[in-house]
Amino acid sequence: MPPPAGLPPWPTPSTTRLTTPTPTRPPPRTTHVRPPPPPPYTRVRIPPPPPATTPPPPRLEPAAPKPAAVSTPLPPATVSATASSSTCLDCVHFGKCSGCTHEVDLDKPPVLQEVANFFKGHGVGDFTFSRGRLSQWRCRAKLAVRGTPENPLIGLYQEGTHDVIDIPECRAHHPSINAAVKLLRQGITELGIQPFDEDAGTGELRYVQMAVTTYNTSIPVDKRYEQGKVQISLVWNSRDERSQNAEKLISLIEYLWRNGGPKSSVHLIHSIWANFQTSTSNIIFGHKWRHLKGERDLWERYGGVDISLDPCSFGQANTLSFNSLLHKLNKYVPRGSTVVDLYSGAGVIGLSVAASRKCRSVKCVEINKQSKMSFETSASRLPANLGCTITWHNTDASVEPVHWLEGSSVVIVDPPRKGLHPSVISALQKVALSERKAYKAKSSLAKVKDEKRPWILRAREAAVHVDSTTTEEGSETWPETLIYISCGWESFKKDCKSLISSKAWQLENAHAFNFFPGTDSIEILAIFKRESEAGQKKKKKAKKKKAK
Ligand SMILES: C[S@@+](CC[C@H](N)C(=O)[O-])C[C@H]1O[C@@H](n2cnc3c(N)ncnc32)[C@H](O)[C@@H]1O
Repeated sequence: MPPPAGLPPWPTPSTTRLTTPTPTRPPPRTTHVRPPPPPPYTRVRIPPPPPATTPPPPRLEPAAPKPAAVSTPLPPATVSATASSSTCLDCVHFGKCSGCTHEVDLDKPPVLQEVANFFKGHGVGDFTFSRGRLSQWRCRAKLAVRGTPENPLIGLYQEGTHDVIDIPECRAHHPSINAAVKLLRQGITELGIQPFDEDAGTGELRYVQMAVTTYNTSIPVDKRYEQGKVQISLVWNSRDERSQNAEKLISLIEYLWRNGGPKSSVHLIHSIWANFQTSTSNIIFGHKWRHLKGERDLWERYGGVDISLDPCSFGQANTLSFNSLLHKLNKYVPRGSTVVDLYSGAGVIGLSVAASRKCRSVKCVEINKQSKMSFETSASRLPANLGCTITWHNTDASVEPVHWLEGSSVVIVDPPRKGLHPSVISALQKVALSERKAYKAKSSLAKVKDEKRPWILRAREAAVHVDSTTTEEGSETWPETLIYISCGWESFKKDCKSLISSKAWQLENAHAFNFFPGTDSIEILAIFKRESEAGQKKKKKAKKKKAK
């Protein structure tokens, strides 16, 4: 598929075709039982502080959220020349830090064999796996800040404990994240900032989120990744910036900006935000955000469009791999489609698909209202005259999901790690079968004016409309294509079986992406076709064979 007019060419993803699944090694350390990573919500919950018998806390950064492979030319590593070719982790923190579970064969996550077998068993002939970049791939990290001002610890929990392990030389982090963490550590010590004490609920700095932008048009493309700049969000233990200890926050921000901002010798910081959180719960972020230094918008290039993500919006950790996935995904959207993007976050996938100029409409549906601003900002940079109506709706996709399926020829789902809500699966099964006639009778689009259901009215009020140049989709249209993006292999298998066994959908294509090298998580892109259509194709093929 050519890129949208006026946009640079799609980068070529590095893809390995797996015809015969390659044997993978088992995880080298079997003594570690890793809890599943939390779902990739903006807020990540950490389990309650732990007597020794309680289960271990999950990673701070969702280990299985959504990133993909390599879409822009693989940039050279800055720390080690062999960083992207070696398949070994070679990290001094391995074993203590809970981030990585595997040290060798990072290009073959252990689950890959099972994944390849699963798709082969379901008749998928073109399964591919994109290995992506194996080190320095993480462009987003949420890290706990503990310890003392003299010896701050900035990192993840040690397996099975609430002890934070310092990870200054993390091999997964983008090098700019490690550099910013180093500077933060110095600032904490020099200014006597008190790291958070979980048991007492005291201290000043609780967490830090680091998000890297690798998109800077003023430097050559091949230098952009390595010269990524960091948006730092400091989670401060106070109600707001007027609280008693706020002066220390301002001092810390000034320190970071002076030593890492645009006027410093090492310009590595893009911007600084503060988040205020006093809750004793495990939720990392509070509701109050303040932008304090640098540019407000953190732009990144995803799937051929400029996307700005606020720190409170969900963002993929593996920028390069996510781009690979978007590149592949776009090929499966037929021309003239009406698309609904469920679990859309800030609408990155929906906007990327809209920019392909193949769609008549794109509806994004997301529960986190804080993603609205990011959607609006990103949408403002879309090329003009796309000929596509794009909307973003703040609502729970699991409540009467058929409302969103109606009028859409393509459904894209990208749920959190636990998979699709049962109500979404049920709606997908029913609209693909004759039962959709029953839905048609209740057609909500046909009764737009008479709509009384409060959740739909609320979603409508909160909606954002972009480029409304086309006519409303007809309620006669029902999904023919289902594009499922998954970061949870176990839940995907379950959902996939439900969809297939109901004879509603046929699995046609599948691709896996190494979003989290060093872990056993994998990102899946699966394409389903409505059974009736797929069945017809098969029959045609069989007829042709007979005729020969
Ligand atoms: C894995 S993220 C995907 C986000 C987006 N597709 C992206 O790649 O940036 C899952 C998203 O689903 C949203 N979500 C979770 N439960 C939801 C629900 N019941 N209805 C709508 N969105 C939901 C989360 O807030 C999150 O933004």
